Amino acid sequence: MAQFEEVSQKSALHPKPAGLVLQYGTAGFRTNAKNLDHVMFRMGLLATLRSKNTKATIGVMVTASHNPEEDNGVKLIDPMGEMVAMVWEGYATQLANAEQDDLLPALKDIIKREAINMTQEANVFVGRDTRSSGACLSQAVLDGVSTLDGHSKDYGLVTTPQLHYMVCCQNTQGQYGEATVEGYYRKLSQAFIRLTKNVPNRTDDQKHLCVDGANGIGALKVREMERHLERELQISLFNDGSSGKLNHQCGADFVKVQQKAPTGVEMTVGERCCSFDGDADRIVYYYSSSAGRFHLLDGDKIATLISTFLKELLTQAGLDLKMAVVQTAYANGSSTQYLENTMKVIMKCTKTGVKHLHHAAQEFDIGVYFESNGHGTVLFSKTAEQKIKQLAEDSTSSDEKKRAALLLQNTINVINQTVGDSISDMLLIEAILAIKGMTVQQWDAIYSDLPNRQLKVRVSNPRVIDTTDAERRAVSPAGLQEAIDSLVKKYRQARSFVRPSGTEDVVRVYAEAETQESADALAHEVSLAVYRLAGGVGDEPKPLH
Ligand SMILES: CC(=O)N[C@H]1[C@@H](OP(=O)(O)O)O[C@H](CO)[C@@H](O)[C@@H]1O
Ligand SMILES: [Mg+2]
Repeated sequence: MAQFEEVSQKSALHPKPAGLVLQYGTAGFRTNAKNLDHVMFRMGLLATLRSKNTKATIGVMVTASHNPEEDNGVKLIDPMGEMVAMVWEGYATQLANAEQDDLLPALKDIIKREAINMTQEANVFVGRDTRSSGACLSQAVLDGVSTLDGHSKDYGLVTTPQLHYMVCCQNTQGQYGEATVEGYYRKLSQAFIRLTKNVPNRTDDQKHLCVDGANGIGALKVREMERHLERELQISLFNDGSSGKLNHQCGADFVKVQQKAPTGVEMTVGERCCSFDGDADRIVYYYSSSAGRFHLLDGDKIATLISTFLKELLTQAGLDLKMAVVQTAYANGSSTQYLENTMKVIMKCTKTGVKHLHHAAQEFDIGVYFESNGHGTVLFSKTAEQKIKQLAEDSTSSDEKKRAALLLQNTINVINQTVGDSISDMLLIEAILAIKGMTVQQWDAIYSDLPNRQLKVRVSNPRVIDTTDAERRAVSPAGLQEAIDSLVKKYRQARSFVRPSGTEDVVRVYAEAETQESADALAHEVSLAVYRLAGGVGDEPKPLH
């Protein structure tokens, strides 16, 4: 077929460095931008196949999120705006790693396995973050799409969640919203204004927020959105990309991992601040106290704020909807304890990686999911949305019920349900704080985090560690879990687990305990156990103090 001849010819223009092997990991492909041209071309081919296969528009986002500027990467987006199905992650890896001469057979293999009708029309949406390599790399994606006669729309510079949103809007014939960046701003900001404008006595302080844009796409987009917010939210934007380097000493990942304020943000004592990551799908909040102490409000605190707010509204509305909070093993033990025991919320724990949380959240009427690092959103089932709508429109319901239903409706509209979204999460959090008349300090005081520590251990093959129970227990290598169990017993309120990272060639160690000293000591001791039992390389892990 002519299409296949095209593939042979065009792929020669996007040659694969021989021997290079990459894996479609937790967050798609990610590596130094120099090694990605062939991957992008091939993901253009694959997205086209996926589009033919689903008879829907597919998204391709060129980004490496919180990684350094020199890196880049690519993620595929499925029809409803969710991460691409697992089997297709496997196809992506196959296609990316096929040597030049094996590309066509690899492509034909996928076509055969999925019984793809090659005459079916295909549509692909492409977007990219602000990395300098992005323009060229997204052009390679577009080349791939046109090689298989797919149609494409290049959204240019957008945040990752904006592209997810566009894909979902397109495939729901506009039911979810209009598939344009302006449409996105309008939907979210109108909902935000409806939520906040009737809140009495909101002071300028309450309307003001410092945003660290990580010198990335989120900064550009928040600035574009600002004029839609009618000064209901007044943003001081830092790290807007005009001088600083992307993600360098700033952004949500830096703040969460380092547990300190980013550079480039002028914070005054007690002021509410937040950081986005490099592709604006994560957010964390923070402030500094008068004693100079840094206070982080991470994904767990965000999930707590949102789920508490929703639960109150459901009670006021008298709606019997099943709500759950989905976390991973990295969630601070205090958050799980508080939500489960004090708030009586249904709690779920899944493996690391948003696709796992997203799927678990879909099983409830309302599923709030957040990774500790600040990636998360809220999902509402069709039933939940319908019941809320009915109540809001019911002329016989009480004022209190109606008010709650209207708040719930606008809450649904401010949320980007396709994926975690810094901008949408920020608007939701700001609206909740406004409605509840809550300061960031009061939010922080809902529960106190248990001191914790995360470490990395290098071993020759991290995959020798196999886990179960949502990664909370190790089943191999032999003796490791027993070693962890006996170390944990030495400390109060302690918990620890280990797992191979899905994005780095390391084993991650997590420990929490009553004091920071205990958490640090436990993390170190567990690291030593991993080093000794799982084939550590290099020097033995050293104590932290
Ligand atoms: C402990 C941690 O923060 N892990 C991160 C990290 O995964 P690892 O598999 O732990 O490398 O990157 C993922 C993708 O961005 C993110 O979903 C996840 O939360
Ligand atoms: Mg990200």
